[in-house]
Amino acid sequence: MAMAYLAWRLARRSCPSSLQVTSFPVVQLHMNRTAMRASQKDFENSMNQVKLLKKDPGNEVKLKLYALYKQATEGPCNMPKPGVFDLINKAKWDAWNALGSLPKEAARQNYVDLVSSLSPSLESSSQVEPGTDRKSTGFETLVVTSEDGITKIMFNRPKKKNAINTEMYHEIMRALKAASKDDSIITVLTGNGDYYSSGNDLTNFTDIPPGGVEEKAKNNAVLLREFVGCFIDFPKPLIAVVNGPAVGISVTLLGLFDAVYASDRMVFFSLLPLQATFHTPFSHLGQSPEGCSSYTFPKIMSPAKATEMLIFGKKLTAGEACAQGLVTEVFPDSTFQKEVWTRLKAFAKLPPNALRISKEVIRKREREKLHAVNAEECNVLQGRWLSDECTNAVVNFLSRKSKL
Ligand SMILES: CCCCCC/C=C/C(=O)SCCNC(=O)CCNC(=O)[C@H](O)C(C)(C)COP(=O)(O)OP(=O)(O)OC[C@H]1O[C@@H](n2cnc3c(N)ncnc32)[C@H](O)[C@@H]1OP(=O)(O)O
Repeated sequence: MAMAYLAWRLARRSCPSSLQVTSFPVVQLHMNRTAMRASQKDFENSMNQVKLLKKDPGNEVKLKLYALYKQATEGPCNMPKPGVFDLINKAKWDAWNALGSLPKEAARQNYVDLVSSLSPSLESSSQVEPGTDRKSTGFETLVVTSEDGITKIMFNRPKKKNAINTEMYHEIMRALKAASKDDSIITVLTGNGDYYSSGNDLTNFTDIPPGGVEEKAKNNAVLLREFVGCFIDFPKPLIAVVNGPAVGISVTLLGLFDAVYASDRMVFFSLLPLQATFHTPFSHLGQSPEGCSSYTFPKIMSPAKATEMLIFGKKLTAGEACAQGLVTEVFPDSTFQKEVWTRLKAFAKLPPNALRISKEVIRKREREKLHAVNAEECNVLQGRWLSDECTNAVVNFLSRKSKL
């Protein structure tokens, strides 16, 4: 256990001390279970659930998860033992090796049992601030609440990494239009689960209307233009609370927000941290920039840095995105929700007319330009969506041949 703790400290040595875990919940493994029925699908579901863990389960549990995963997928440990100074790999090797000749099926079942015993902390909506808020119904893909002068629009497809499908585009527009007219002072967008959003849902390209792919591309371009237009014209302060990795259109739109607060959240899976990132892999997908980013990003960053992101698909961490001006401020994940919502509540107490008027003064001289950029980007994209490069990229993702 001491070794695991050391490994943990080392793995996190570049993190602020406020991120470090202080409690290690004890979890009972059901090693003696006789009915071993976990299917491959159960196992995969459990692996996905692990990624949604809100609370860090502690080193001991993570090492068990790692060991069971390896045993279930590769069988008994036959790797050479890492050197004594290779603390992390040695802790992992020890945990795996300790399972001896446990059969793969039993390891799979124990993995599933262990994950299900962690279920209280799997409630990813625990990110939602407590309180008696007003909840809008009638949304399938969002949770929209209004409290303390803040309307919060939360992407709510955590199992799909909050990918934005056609329904969600429409619902976000509807929620923004309602928020622009309700009695709230500011509006916040955030994500439920481990991702802020993985961007456009790539299955949006699959349901082809009678007019064929040309009609589909045209419909998507019309939808995208209207969608981005809602952000350009949104009259109240609009703030993004970026709870995890963001991809594609969920990143580009940030250039149209008034403030962007990001968590330095690490998503842990088998002890490997996946850091919150900002990624616009348009060239990889055979596509081109949208969300007015071809105009806002070079202004926010510099033309060269914008090129790295938008053309070459360079992924930025929250800290890097902050240094480039895309993110306003980064918070340690352990205090992110508390600090950000305290700040937002204070913003929402400012005189509402002053907020709106100041936003309008800033946006006014850019609005026409932004709409023109939006129209041009959508036109270009309409052509890209019909290209082989784009088709191949989408087919590869959907047939599980590639991920970002
Ligand atoms: C009206 C049209 C307007 C178009 C506007 C133009 C917009 C452009 C963009 O936004 S470009 C960016 C598009 N996004 C991507 O290319 C991301 C694709 N996703 C991934 O690469 C990975 O899923 C990941 C890196 C985000 C996460 O990987 P991992 O942690 O391994 O999780 P899974 O891949 O297992 O994902 C879980 C589950 O979610 C589904 N999913 C995730 N992202 C998307 C997506 N963007 N589109 C469709 N589906 C997505 C994934 O398939 C899994 O589903 P499953 O459990 O297998 O059913």
